[in-house]
Amino acid sequence: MAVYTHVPAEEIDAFLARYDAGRLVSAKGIAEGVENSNYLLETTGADGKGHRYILTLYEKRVDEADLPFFMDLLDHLGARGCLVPRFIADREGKRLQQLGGRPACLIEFLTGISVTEPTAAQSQAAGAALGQLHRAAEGFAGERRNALDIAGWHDLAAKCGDHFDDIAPGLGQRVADELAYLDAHWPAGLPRAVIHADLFPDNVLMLGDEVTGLIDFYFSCTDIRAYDLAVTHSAWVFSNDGAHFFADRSTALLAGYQAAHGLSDAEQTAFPILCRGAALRFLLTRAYDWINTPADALVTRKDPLAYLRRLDFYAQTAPAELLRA
Ligand SMILES: Nc1ncnc2c1ncn2[C@@H]1O[C@H](COP(=O)(O)OP(=O)(O)O)[C@@H](O)[C@H]1O
Ligand SMILES: N[C@@H](CCOP(=O)(O)O)C(=O)O
Repeated sequence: MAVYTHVPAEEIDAFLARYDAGRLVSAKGIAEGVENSNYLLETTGADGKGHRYILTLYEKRVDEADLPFFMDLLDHLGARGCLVPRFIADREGKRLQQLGGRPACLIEFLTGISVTEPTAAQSQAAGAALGQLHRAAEGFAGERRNALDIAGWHDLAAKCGDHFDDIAPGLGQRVADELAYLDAHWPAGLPRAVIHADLFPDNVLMLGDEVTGLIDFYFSCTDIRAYDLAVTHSAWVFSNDGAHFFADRSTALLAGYQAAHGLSDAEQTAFPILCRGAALRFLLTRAYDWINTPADALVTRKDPLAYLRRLDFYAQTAPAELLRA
């Protein structure tokens, strides 16, 4: 469960009094997620008919100064038909608050569930939703540097240092070798855009095979657009432990993206390297969190080795097989 900051119900009720949102009926810490503290709020609603909201307290990697970027991006995407949650303003028009000593926002609740074992049809829908997001993001004026780019991966690796080998013998050397490979081969000149950068199944809400919401834009940034597809691929087309690659999901995800947006020849050529980068990025953040998660945090740490297995797959698989239609 990701709740790093515990806020008493009375404080949440007092916080809600700033909004036209009704009185607090219940507040439950949300089990999913690892980055921020999230509560599902049930309120009486402004009209007395009952309403749900998400309350997010920003922790760890989210810089308060970036919140206006995320708010503007979701306004832009929502206005262009993307199913994304809006930040809710209080009666004075303020969307960013403080609660429990953390920056905090009240956010629109979207219906749907996150699938844990996606089918090919759901993977296709996710690929299409990513393509639609990329189309809708065109024209967005905001920019945000990706703190988790190659330079950021080097920083994380340095911070993990000798602890890598506590996770798995030889992991430190494997990471160093991969960083050297990516330094030498990372593509230049591909189209850059605002990307989601974390479109895992737990950040896509679905009803059956239909996408009902895209959430958790707190890693969104300006980077190579096709890298976003590589991140999404790494998250959707393997078993959770990374031991099994599902070719049917991969084909479907890529087809969904191709239909909704499309990849140029240069992006297709670079795709295997982008996938290696994506796998290393999540290996590194998971390794860092594995080493540094506070003992009292209500959070389930994610396994870094599940991303080492994906990295091995991408490094060993022929590009034609990866991109097979
Ligand atoms: N707008 C929303 N509507 C419905 N559920 C949400 C919404 N935002 C977050 N959630 C729920 O909270 C969980 C954690 O949110 P997320 O933003 O992924 O957290 P974190 O940033 O900590 O990873 C999600 O998996 C989802 O179940
Ligand atoms: N998707 C990342 C962790 C970030 O957590 P999320 O709940 O915001 O997706 C991973 O799986 O390592």
